[in-house]
Amino acid sequence: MSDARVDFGNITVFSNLNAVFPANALSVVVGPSGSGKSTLLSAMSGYSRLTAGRIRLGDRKEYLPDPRQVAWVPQGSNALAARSALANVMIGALSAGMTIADAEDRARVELGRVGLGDRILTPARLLSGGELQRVGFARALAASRPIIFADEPSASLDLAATRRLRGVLFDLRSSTTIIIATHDQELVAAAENIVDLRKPGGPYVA
Ligand SMILES: Nc1ncnc2c1ncn2[C@@H]1O[C@H](COP(=O)(O)OP(=O)(O)OP(=O)(O)O)[C@@H](O)[C@H]1O
Repeated sequence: MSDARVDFGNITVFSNLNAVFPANALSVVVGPSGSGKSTLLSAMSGYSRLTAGRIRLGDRKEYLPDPRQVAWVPQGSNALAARSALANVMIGALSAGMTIADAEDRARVELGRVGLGDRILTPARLLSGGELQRVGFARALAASRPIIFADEPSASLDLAATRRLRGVLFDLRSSTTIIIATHDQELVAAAENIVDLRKPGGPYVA
């Protein structure tokens, strides 16, 4: 692959990145604050662009973002505040073409999976930061996309919720390409591939 780079004006966030993300595996992108983790995920998910170079994903010579293939879990939350956890997660399932009845069933399953089975009808505005983060993850799961990008998905979670998330990732990783930006050693320990943006001398793939 050719070296990937992202510039904002005359500032280079990262360069010389030679990363390959295996298909159907859990990859984590690590590095200090400001090293470009979110920027890399954003470029891979198609929200922004690489300034130069290519990213490899699976066997493809060049990975080109396709929104139909991707579910995105943002840093923080973008839930609809007045709508229930269920309604927010149903958005993911509906985006996959499910009927309303199937989308509701699927949303209930995914909320249970992330430990929110007892918060299904609670409006998002009454949920805690960690609960909202899990709603965002459940919505991505409900969308049934082959690739999930998640930006710091455990940032607001306690240890128990993080371990539950790790279990979900563990279950998913043989059937879904998961790429996570994280500082969390619990999630790093579960990864099959580590892309480290902090190595002296430039990024590398562990
Ligand atoms: N749209 C933009 N325009 C200009 N600079 C930007 C833009 N987006 C990000 N940056 C800068 O790029 C650098 C990398 O930001 P990024 O959010 O990717 O880092 P990060 O590794 O994800 O950090 P954190 O761990 O704090 O979330 C930062 O210095 C940030 O200020």
